[in-house]
Amino acid sequence: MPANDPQKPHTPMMQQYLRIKAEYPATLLLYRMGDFYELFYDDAQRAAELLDITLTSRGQSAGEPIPMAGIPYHALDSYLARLVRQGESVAICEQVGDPATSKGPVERQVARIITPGTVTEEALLEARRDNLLAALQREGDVFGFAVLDLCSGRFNILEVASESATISELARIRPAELLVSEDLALTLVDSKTDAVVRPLPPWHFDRESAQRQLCQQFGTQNLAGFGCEEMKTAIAAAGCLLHYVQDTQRAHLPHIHALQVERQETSIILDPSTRRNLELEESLSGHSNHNTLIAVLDRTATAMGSRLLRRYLHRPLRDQTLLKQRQQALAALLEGGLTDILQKLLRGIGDIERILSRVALRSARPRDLVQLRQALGLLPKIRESLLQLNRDSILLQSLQEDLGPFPKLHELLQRAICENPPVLIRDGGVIALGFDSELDELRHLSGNAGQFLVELEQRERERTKIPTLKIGYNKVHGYYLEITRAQAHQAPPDYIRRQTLKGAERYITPELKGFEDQVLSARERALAREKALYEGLLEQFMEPLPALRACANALAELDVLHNLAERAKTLEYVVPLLSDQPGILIEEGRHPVVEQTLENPFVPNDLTLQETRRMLIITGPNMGGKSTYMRQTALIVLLAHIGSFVPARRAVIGPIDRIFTRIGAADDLAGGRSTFMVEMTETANILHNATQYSLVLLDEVGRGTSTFDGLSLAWAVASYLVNNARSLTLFATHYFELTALPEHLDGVANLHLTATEHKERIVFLHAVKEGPASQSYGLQVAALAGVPQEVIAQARQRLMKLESNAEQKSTHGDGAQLDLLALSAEHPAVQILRELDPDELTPRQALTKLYELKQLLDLAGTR
Ligand SMILES: Nc1ncnc2c1ncn2[C@@H]1O[C@H](COP(=O)(O)OP(=O)(O)OP(=O)(O)O)[C@@H](O)[C@H]1O
Repeated sequence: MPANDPQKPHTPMMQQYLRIKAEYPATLLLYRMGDFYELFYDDAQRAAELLDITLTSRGQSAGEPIPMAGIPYHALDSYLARLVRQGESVAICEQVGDPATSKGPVERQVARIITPGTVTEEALLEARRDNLLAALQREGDVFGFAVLDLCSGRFNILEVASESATISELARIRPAELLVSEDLALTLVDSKTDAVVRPLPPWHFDRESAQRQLCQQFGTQNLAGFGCEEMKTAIAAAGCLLHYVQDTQRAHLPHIHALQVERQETSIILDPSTRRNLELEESLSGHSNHNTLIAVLDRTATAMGSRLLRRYLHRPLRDQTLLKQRQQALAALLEGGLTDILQKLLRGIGDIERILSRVALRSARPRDLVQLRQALGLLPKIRESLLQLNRDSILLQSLQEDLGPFPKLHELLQRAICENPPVLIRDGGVIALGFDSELDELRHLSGNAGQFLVELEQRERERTKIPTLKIGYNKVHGYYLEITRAQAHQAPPDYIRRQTLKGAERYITPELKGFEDQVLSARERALAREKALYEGLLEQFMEPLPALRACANALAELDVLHNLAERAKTLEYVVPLLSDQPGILIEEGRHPVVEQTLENPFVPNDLTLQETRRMLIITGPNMGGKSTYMRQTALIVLLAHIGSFVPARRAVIGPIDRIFTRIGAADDLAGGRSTFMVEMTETANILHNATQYSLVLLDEVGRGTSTFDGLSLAWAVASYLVNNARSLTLFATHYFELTALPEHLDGVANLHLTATEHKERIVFLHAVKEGPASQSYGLQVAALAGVPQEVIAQARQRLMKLESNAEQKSTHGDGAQLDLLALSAEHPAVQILRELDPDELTPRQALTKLYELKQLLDLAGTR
């Protein structure tokens, strides 16, 4: 902050700056100074760091130099993009007064505030990703979300009943900016989101004013029509969010005209680790989208279609009626032969969803309107190609009905906007010739100036007999007649001297002055007229805006359906049968992503999960394909629940409420949790929430701790899932002991991934077979990975020794199936008994010990 020497007051300009800045303490203030936006003091330092621009100083104020950094006004967009991408909010302060008539500094005002969650400018947005602003409020056990996509007007609310559900939703929504009440535990959100978190005073979440403000925005008496009256917490969040947007946009928001209620139970819930593990949009190896489901699936023609597809993937639906409608639409598109025509037409549509929002916010640029014009022109053709398709698809029919067309608006844009307008309306040249006679006249006046000047120059040369006389123009003196000094004495008396240069004199005449006034004012008036016409044009889109938005939504949906149909055909997917009986049956299922990356053919595999076969214990060598098999099951289920076809020969899929995964081990160093802690937290979440409709994928549970602990835990977790949760579970493990589970529990079966040895090298067959694996091939895989031969040889010797020990023990043992002790020391229960001195125990201690021993046995599942 500026040092403030009371002896030396700030300059008037700095007083103005500081007054405005005080209203935006947490926002970078870009202060317009002529052709530059300047930042001062701390803002200057921050911007210099973030943008890598020079930090200098601008004079002094209050006896101290003023640190300053500046950016040229015409490069604003690119600097803004960089600032917003780095999570900054920026207030743009423009000159609103007239410098010519101002006493003291020109009046300035903040014209708009750009924050990461409220950006709508094309240049600042990622085309294929939603940019969302969310607000989160907690009241007791209820967490209320409000989520706004300002670039489309979509405004959703949602309530969930636990912290873990809140974290799941945050991972799904992935807001760019999150508003929370200052008193809401920030620990909950801070580490769980990449969003810029903005704590606000609690009164921003006041329920009553929220209700009032929302009704005012939507023009309704109450919120009953949106079916959300009971969602008090989410409404409080929505009110806060709306207020924030109004404050930052400083414009009407006519495209925000309704609230949509989302209910968690209508979708398949994916917790954050599942979203990560299934590599929907980002691969586990980094932030790229290589080898992700979206990379395989997204061939959409429009960015809005691509965004919708991502929303589908992140929120698979449970409503089978809707899913079947999508399947029907895909079938109709496939039946129609999937001509390229529709794809090409859709490609011409562009991102009209975002364009319409900019129209609503009146910030649409001329080229937005050109794109809109093109899109409107394509609508009749798109409708026509839909009409030729199978009429059985209810969905395609209803989409078709939303596609306008809008002939009047199309015609209006054709008449109003010229063929290739400039980027900005600022310098004119946007409105087409013939649209407005007044504009045409003004343009004619300024446009013909050149000709007039040529003629005047000619005339004056003849009159004065000075052949070198010429007409020129500069900003300060306007138009002038120039004569060399040597001939200046020949200037006629009506020439009025304006400027004396080294070798020449410059004059004006009443005629030239009159012309100048007319031309300059015509130019200014033409520009003003053009701006007014442009605004009037935008205004004409306000009334049909809801219908246009419905049209944009329909086009996005059509794009997604067409894309899914094309993918189904190209990638040979089949329509899954959605059943109301719990269970999953897949014949010749494939992993949609892995099959694309392989050079060799992918080996398809079957799967049956049902009430009598709820858990499959999957064994097999490392690299055998266990994870692939498990993930492909989840991905097939997920694809089926966005309405897509699936990579299989046949699939029957019953109702699914959640997909859980506990795959791979990753330290959560930022969250301060070890690998094992992460693993157990995720496992606990599964055990608490899995139901008979949940699909659970467990990979190597218990690996992060000692063999006994890990094995005991894995056994107990499996028992719990089979007996209590009764969920559909795939359990991959290297604990061979777990293959004994089917003999202890109903509903469990063994599967294994096959491999064979050829010339001492392992060959993976990747085929799934019933029963446990016979061998683990750990050493062969290690050899394959390049572990030195001598280490492998030593390991082989050690293994033989261990195996022969184990064999001896089991022949001497009682024949129990699960020999926990096979590979090393004795059972911990025996160890405890050995160390126990019964004479030392009170009866009470003895009883406690007995319980402890029993528990140990139960945990391991032994008799
Ligand atoms: N069905 C299949 N057809 C062809 N190749 C496959 C198949 N399944 C897996 N693979 C190949 O095998 C590789 C290893 O698969 P995966 O990671 O599933 O093995 P894994 O058994 O889970 O290994 P680990 O136990 O080490 O985690 C995959 O990257 C893929 O290249």
